[in-house]
Amino acid sequence: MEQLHDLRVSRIIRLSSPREFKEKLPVDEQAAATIVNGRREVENILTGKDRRMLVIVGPCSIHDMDSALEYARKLAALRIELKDDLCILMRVYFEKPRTTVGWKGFINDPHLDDTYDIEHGLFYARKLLLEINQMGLPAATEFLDPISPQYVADVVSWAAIGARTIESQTHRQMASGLSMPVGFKNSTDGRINVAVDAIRSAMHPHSFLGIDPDGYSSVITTKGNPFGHLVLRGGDKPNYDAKSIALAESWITKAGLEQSLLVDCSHANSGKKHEQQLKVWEDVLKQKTEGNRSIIGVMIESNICAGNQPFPEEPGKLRYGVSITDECISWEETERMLREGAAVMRTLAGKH
Ligand SMILES: O=C[C@H](O)[C@H](O)COP(=O)(O)O
Ligand SMILES: C=C(OP(=O)(O)O)C(=O)O
Repeated sequence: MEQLHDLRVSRIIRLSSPREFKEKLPVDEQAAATIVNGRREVENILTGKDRRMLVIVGPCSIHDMDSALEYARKLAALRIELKDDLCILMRVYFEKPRTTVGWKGFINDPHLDDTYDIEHGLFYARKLLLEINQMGLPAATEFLDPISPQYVADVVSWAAIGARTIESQTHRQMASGLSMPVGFKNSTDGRINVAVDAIRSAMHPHSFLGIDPDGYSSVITTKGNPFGHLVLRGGDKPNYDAKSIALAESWITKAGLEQSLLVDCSHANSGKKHEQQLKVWEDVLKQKTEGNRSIIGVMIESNICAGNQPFPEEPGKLRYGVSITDECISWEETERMLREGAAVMRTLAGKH
């Protein structure tokens, strides 16, 4: 008989199980306290118990452990300095959804050379997340592959479902079982209703196919995630201005959800130009000053150095601290922007 299966599969490599990874890289008490506290802070901001602004800030993608750790050390200090007015989490993104094809992130191809050493990628992703949490800095990430949360979700305090996967049932089901609050991006063409549908779907329990801690395929039954919220990232046009925010609020009201949303200063809100993130940030601060209550936080793409660089032909030729995916603002600009935001939030807190 002719071969009927795996006609287009060239290789299958078995990975260590999530349990094996967790045994090699366990969560210590210090990291656990950061994770629990980070999740609680975000939950309290989402429900209005904490009036500080949530700031998810960091590189578009992680590709180099040293520069990620240097960035995290700087951000951990800034988190403490601005803690009365801002709740800062680091963007630690290991999975990149692509419009067509391209590097899919550190977990998928950690050596940046098409060798797809996913065992290495998962191990060092988990190790970096642990080290960042040990600094007292909670981490935020996007979950793209439905299996990766089993390996790293325990060390993440905020998660995103991206614009390209927002309509996927697989991702909505996954979000319904995640232990942290989940931000749902509007679609790449700007539709908000699909993100609101995703929030509503993820609030419910689901049963679906997944893997258990030993890597066996299993039926996963979830409880539903009550902390889903909208992230406005722009679409065919930006959607951070007051008129767009009012439109998003009306979708949220129609769905009977909490009026809490995040503005992504990057992606289609910045036209992927790093200098434009400041314009979005200033607009958000203006809206807050004018009394807006629904914007509870922002996302900013930032790295040690500004801009980006082409994906390297030779990984050894990379410029240190520069993004290999979307453009980022520099560390100096990040400090300036966040200090300015903290001052605005402090003034507002004084008025209430
Ligand atoms: O955040 C990164 C990118 O915007 C996203 O992964 C899509 O990138 P691409 O359009 O270059 O594939
Ligand atoms: C890919 C990302 O965003 P979006 O899904 O909004 O394009 C991202 O935040 O890295």
